[in-house]
Amino acid sequence: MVRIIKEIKNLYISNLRYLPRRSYSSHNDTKLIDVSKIRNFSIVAHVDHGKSTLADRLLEITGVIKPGNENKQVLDKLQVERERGITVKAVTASLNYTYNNEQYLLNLIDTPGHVDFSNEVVRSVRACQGVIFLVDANEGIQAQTVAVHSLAKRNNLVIIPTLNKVDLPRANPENVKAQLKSLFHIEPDTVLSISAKKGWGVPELIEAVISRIPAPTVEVNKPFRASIIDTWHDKFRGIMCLAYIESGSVEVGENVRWRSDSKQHVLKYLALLRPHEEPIKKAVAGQVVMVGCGPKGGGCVGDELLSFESADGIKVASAPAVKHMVYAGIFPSDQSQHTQLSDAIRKLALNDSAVSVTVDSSPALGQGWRVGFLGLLHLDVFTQRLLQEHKAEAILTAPSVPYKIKVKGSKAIKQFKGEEAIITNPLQLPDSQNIEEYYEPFVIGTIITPVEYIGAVTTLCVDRRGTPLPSSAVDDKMTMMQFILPLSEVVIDFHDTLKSLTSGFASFDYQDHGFHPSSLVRMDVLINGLLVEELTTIVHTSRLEYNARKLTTKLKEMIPRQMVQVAIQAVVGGKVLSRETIKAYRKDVTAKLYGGDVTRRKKLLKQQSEGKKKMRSIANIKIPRNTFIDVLKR
Ligand SMILES: Nc1nc2c(ncn2[C@@H]2O[C@H](COP(=O)(O)OP(=O)(O)OP(=O)(O)O)[C@@H](O)[C@H]2O)c(=O)[nH]1
Repeated sequence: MVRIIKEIKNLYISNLRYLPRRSYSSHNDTKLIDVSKIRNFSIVAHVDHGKSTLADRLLEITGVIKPGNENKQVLDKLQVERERGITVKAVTASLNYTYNNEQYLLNLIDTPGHVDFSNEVVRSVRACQGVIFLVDANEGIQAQTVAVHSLAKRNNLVIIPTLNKVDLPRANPENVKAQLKSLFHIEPDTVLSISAKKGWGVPELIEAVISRIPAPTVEVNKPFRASIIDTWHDKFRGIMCLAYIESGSVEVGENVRWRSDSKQHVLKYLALLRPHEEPIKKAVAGQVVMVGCGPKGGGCVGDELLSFESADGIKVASAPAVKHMVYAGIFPSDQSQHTQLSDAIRKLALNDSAVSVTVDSSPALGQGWRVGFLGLLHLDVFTQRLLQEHKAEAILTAPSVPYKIKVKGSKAIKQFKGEEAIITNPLQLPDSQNIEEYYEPFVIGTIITPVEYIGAVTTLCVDRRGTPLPSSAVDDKMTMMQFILPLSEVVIDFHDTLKSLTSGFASFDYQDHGFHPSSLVRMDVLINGLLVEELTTIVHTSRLEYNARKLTTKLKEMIPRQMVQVAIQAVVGGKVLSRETIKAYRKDVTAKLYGGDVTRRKKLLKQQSEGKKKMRSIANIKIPRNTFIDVLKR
């Protein structure tokens, strides 16, 4: 009896979780939602040009938050975003605004500015009809300004050019308007001027959003269809999705199905994000809403949610393809943490659809994963989020870019089905005699720099195997330079070097330029004659001698002296390119104790033996595990 009562209680408690947390909003009454009064828009800009600050002002004006200092960057919710002061995730806020006595529903999508999160921007604009194109009136056009402008153009979005930070004494709106005219042919009289910090010009900007951006063109009377633009994991409610309703309408409790599988689900959660959740009963085409079908309901970015009865035949609007720029191995710090880390990666990958995850293993680090990222900041943020949001500590191996090969007689090599293969792990590279052609990923790098640094920037890019493209003047002080560069030369430290060469004045952004034929080889590292798999790299032939010397010298510094002599060799195709030797040495951790306390002596020996467990052993040579991670960094 007691057990039955307990079970009923548990059932009641678990059902409580699924009840909406707040009362339904007035938007339940769909007569209030007139598609012609919906505006879906995004704010796009270069890093730090003020997107999140402007979003705060919009939230204040529409009454979502009260004015005040504590409301800084309300849409930057993640701990990593607040700590680093950057936006990582695109966030949505549905705002009510009354204009000319008519009520409008403004769906604002705050997007990240950094190139590593451009995938978020690409996804967000799919639900938008227009963008606020924000440019800092003090800094002027920067490299990413060029990238987001071309993204908006490519997606046929209405662009509202807006100068921000006009309150700054050094702001020069007239000059930046001239830059906009010269690079993008934007007429100066269409450009708005605001101060997101002070709130100046923001009401006029909202009016421009209403008057210049069209309402979504959707079919209200067709069957329900919504495309998923973001997903995240909720502990109690399962996968939650951000959906843009492209046709029809949907109600809580209705039967729905995913385009990708035909199983029937019940729509359990439907809410407006303001940005807090506001449960609604019904949503119609044109709206951007949160949907969820419960813990087993599924959902992923790029899929579509359909009315269960709807006839098939509508093509899935596929999610834009993600091209991973760097790959790294992720391993648990201890194999007993494998399940916990696996769970954390799965949940985080759901919220960060830009990563790709495949299973990997290493003799030194055990079972793990090979993860593809959009860049190094993306990789850094991903591991920080693993720790902060999922309490999962991970070891990360040195990042590398993906290469492509064309194999000779593809049947001879089992793992490659076709003639061409993408190599994300240098160890997968087959023997050179089986390879007909190597390809390396290239990018078009855009650099906006003051004219006095043109020489330094050119030297840097040519040194990194770059080919210059024609440059164009932004104004009489700034120029836009473009280079075709190998991604491997850009991905690690290019941005930092550029910043230090130009006293921080140049900005850099890159776009994929596909794979180019290249002269590459596999370089191995041998320790006392044995291969160390983790240290295998793919190197351009022009960099061979330099990389070999650098790698062996660094390893000599990082590997502690041992009881036996250690020979470190960098080898290509059996030929030794560089060699270093570490002389034999016996480390007596108790040497300084001169007899003394026996427990202290035991403690030191115990610490030493624990340290040894964290070592990878190759031919009796103990190598600290972080060596595999740090040595390949520049
Ligand atoms: N003086 C002044 N400062 C501003 C204004 N708008 C933003 N800022 C400041 O500029 C800095 C960057 O603003 P954010 O809103 O974080 O910029 P963001 O574009 O969202 O940055 P990311 O998310 O990293 O791309 C912050 O220190 C803001 O306080 C403005 O109108 N005037």
